[in-house]
Amino acid sequence: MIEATGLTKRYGSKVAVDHMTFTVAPGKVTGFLGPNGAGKSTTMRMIVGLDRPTSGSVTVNGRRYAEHSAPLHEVGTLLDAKAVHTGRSAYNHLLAQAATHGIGRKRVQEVIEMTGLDAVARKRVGGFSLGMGQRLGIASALLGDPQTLILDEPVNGLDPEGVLWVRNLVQYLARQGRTVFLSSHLMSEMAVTADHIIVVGRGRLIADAPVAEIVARAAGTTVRVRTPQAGALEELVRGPEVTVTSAEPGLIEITGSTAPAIGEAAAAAGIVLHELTPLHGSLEDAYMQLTADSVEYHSSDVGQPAAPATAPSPTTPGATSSATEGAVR
Ligand SMILES: Nc1ncnc2c1ncn2[C@@H]1O[C@H](COP(=O)(O)OP(=O)(O)OP(=O)(O)O)[C@@H](O)[C@H]1O
Repeated sequence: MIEATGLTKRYGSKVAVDHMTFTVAPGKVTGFLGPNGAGKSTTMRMIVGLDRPTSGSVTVNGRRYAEHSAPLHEVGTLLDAKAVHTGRSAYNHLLAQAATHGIGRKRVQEVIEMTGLDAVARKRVGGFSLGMGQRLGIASALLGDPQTLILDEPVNGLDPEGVLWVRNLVQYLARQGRTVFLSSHLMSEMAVTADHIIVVGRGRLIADAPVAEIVARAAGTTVRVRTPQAGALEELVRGPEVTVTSAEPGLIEITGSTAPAIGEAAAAAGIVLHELTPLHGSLEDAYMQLTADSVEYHSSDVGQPAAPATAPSPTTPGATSSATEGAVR
């Protein structure tokens, strides 16, 4: 369980995380979403004591990270897959970590097998591909068999088989009653992996709800109806709260009503329906709506005329953090 209360981090005048209060509960996969620069990594770093909150607090399994005597058994983290000693083999990297907690070679071998690294475990980490590095980061996170897992972009660089493996793994860990908190920019993947979503923008909490609720809330209620009596049905259902659009003859989309209400009204009026389908939005649609006002780094549309000199260019922020990676700031 992760509990943040009024969690705030300022870097000079920049408020990276702004009074965030949330709970990441056990037994679920909780996705952490937000535009570039929204404060996700900073939040995760504060959870494990790599950044010091300016104010507020965050605990893992009831205590601040630094108060755990054997933190690897409490929290497994993947924050930066590249933060490894490149001259060491994967096996030795894990063995060195294991030694800090009296974890034996057997467990090291187990996590190597779990993460599919057997064939490369004795090779230098410096020669690893991005995906292999991610697998090693996940192996480190699992080493202490922790109750809580925090994974920052775990599927970054993984091939489709690897993405599916991470999905199955995190869902399996959550089903065992563990707390799983992961960030990703891949909405389609998050939609099928997470049970619960926390969305942040410009350091603030925007949404904290089950995935289905977030999608339903944003999608509203639109129902697609195919009928040879479209005009009559439109007359029947139209009202102050109900709008009707038509994409083609005999096909209408009704927003602001429900499929049962439309079906019953049609039946009562003797209107024949050939299709009555509630339309569900995607997590991506919901996310775009939620974060529309929070996107700090806008890209120009492909195919648009050149942007004026004052327009922001597609920018990848965040390069600031690497130099001090690993230090408490
Ligand atoms: N060490 C630092 N010094 C100054 N500003 C920082 C530092 N670390 C992060 N920031 C700023 O804090 C804000 C939040 O950054 P953070 O890396 O937490 O965002 P993020 O949501 O993880 O973004 P991304 O999706 O791009 O990884 C950004 O504006 C970032 O530039």
